Amino acid sequence: MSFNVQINRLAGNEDIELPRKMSELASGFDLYAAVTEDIVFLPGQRGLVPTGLAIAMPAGLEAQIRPRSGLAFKHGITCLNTPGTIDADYRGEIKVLLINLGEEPFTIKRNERIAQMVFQIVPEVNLIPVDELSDTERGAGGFGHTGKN
Ligand SMILES: O=c1ccn([C@H]2C[C@H](O)[C@@H](COP(=O)(O)OP(=O)(O)OP(=O)(O)O)O2)c(=O)[nH]1
Ligand SMILES: [Mg+2]
Repeated sequence: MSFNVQINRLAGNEDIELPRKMSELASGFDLYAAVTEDIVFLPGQRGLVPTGLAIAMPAGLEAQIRPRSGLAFKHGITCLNTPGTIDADYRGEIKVLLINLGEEPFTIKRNERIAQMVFQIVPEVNLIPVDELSDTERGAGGFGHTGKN
């Protein structure tokens, strides 16, 4: 399946790399930081990092903003609201909500890769209010109900 998604570099961000797949079959397009100066995330600190980009995708798609595992593993940098949700009707700047869960300050420079954007199909769902639901074997069991192993 293939979709066209329009992408717009916002004014002042002509130098920002367009989101890029780093290997042929990668799921995510890496996103680049559009900070105007270096920003430092102290341990425990969170903040919105601009990407300098806005997109328009067809109805029925969403984009998810996900962490990069390398940043998470090496530095404890992750997306606080992962996966971030970009709605198909959102036309504002895509921003990445990062948090430093590591022990060291982490500096982000302009045009560094900070996260990745994965497109997903969102089915159209109609919620039907009812008084009773169908029975299942699981019923209301959850949260470890089936045991550890
Ligand atoms: O990581 C993110 C998450 C969201 N957004 C933008 C696009 C999205 O369409 C909009 C709203 O996001 P969400 O629905 O997650 O936030 P909300 O707190 O429910 O805000 P709203 O009331 O605007 O929907 O904010 C981002 O740029 N980055
Ligand atoms: Mg919302």
